[in-house]
Amino acid sequence: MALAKINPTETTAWKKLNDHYAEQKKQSIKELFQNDSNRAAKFSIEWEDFFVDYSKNNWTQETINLLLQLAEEVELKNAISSYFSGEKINETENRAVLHTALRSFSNESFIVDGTNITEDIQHTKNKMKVFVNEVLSGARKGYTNQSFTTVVNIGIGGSDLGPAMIVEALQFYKSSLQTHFISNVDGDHVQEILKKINPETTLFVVASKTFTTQETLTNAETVRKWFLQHANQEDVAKHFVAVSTNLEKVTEFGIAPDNIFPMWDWVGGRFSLWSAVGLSIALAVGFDNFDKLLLGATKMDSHFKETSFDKNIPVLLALLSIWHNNFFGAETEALIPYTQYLQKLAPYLQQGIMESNGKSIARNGQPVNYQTGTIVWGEPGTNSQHAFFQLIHQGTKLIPTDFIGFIHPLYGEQDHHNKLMSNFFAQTEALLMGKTKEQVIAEFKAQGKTEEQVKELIPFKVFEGNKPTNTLLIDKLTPETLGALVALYEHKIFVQGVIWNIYSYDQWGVELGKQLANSVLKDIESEEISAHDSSTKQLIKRFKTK
Ligand SMILES: O=P(O)(O)OC[C@H]1O[C@H](O)[C@H](O)[C@@H](O)[C@@H]1O
Repeated sequence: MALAKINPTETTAWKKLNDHYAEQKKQSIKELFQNDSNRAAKFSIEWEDFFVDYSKNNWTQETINLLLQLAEEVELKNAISSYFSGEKINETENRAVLHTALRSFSNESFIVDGTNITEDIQHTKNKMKVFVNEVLSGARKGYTNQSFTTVVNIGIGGSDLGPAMIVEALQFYKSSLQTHFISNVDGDHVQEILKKINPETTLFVVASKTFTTQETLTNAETVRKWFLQHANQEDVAKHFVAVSTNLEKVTEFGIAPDNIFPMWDWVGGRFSLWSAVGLSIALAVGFDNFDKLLLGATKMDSHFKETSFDKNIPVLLALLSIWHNNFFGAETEALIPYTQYLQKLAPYLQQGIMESNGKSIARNGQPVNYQTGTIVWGEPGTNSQHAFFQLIHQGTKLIPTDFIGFIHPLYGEQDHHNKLMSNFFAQTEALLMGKTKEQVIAEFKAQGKTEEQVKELIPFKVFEGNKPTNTLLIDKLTPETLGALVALYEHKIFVQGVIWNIYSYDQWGVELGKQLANSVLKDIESEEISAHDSSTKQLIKRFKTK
């Protein structure tokens, strides 16, 4: 069944939510806590190694009920079945969206266009496993008969961000291989990486779903040329492997058919780390850990599919985000992991969230008359506290923030961890409670400030508080919990796309950029400059002549 085409603002729930918002905004989150001593327990969910506390937000059970009614009116339940059963919910590209099948450990078969993809998935996973084990055990060798020490992933967007984020996050579980990522078509960066590696012991994974992406092909070509300065043509087969749907183009590039790891149209680039695009991950942390990552994700899939919406983590977080975005008018959301390992989580989710839901055309082809896709950004705490937290605390913008932290550190550095996590808890409390005028005065008095000084400084020192946060407190950063965390955000994206009545799985906006860059490249490389606006023409001219 195709996704319903329902304008969310025309539902009964939306209208009620508008009225409810007018009342709800008069209350502060602090007051909600004062009125209900049980609020924290009521508004939190324990699931596996996750504890998700969403109580520090300006919503009540009534809000949640109305949002659940909204989910019902836009037929979220049917949409979830369509998503998991492989219906072509990516309608503008006529494709299924089945990254969840990649991590399914059940015996269920998935059929896409008459093909049993379960067998394809298993076959590719086995191929990855054999390959990874051969590389890690040293059985597979380079052209000078040495074992591999280094992997370089060459890809961009979904063929880079997922693997780069996970490899960084799971460093603690690292195999013996060093990993580098080349994504930007910035030749200087390519050279910086080449300086660090030895062609005799480096394996190159060229990852590109389409194998037509300019950046990846240019980078792969440059790296191959560099490699051939050291080795012979027949050595390429030992050092270059590819992950792609486009077997023809990969073969044209010169990669041996045996070295191709397939992927499929029904996996979106930004959801592809679970496919063979995860080959660099499996090489970096070992195949078993890659499998555990998939296991964590599939557990979250089951939670999402099977749990009633009022206790369903991705559904509730998506509804809350709609509440903030469409009623409170929040434009951005921050993601603050309290671990340096997750420093690439925000850039990774920026693609997932903003490429998916950055759409302004509804599923009926008409422009939407409401806000869609949130802007997401973030950096690990505590660093971010010393950078942009001032604006979250005292700026004019409302920025709902997800705090992600872990109970146990990986190396047992308890002293550090206590300090790290005391900041984690203190920030959400401060954002909620703020600091009242009375507290400020008492503080000043204790410091022996004069009445005059106190008066002048009060407005600057008062914190309004009332800033919404979620806390995701997870037992420990492991491949499994990380897989579940990523899947949680993937499903949040899905739910929001369903409610906003947009297609979340295409990315025509990015395609346009690719075409335009090609036309400018022609102008740069030829004598003539074709028609452009006068500013662009002036800039290209300066670039060519200076
Ligand atoms: O994997 P590729 O085909 O090279 O595509 C890489 C990236 O290209 C574009 O930026 C798309 O918008 C992304 O979704 C995709 O991940």
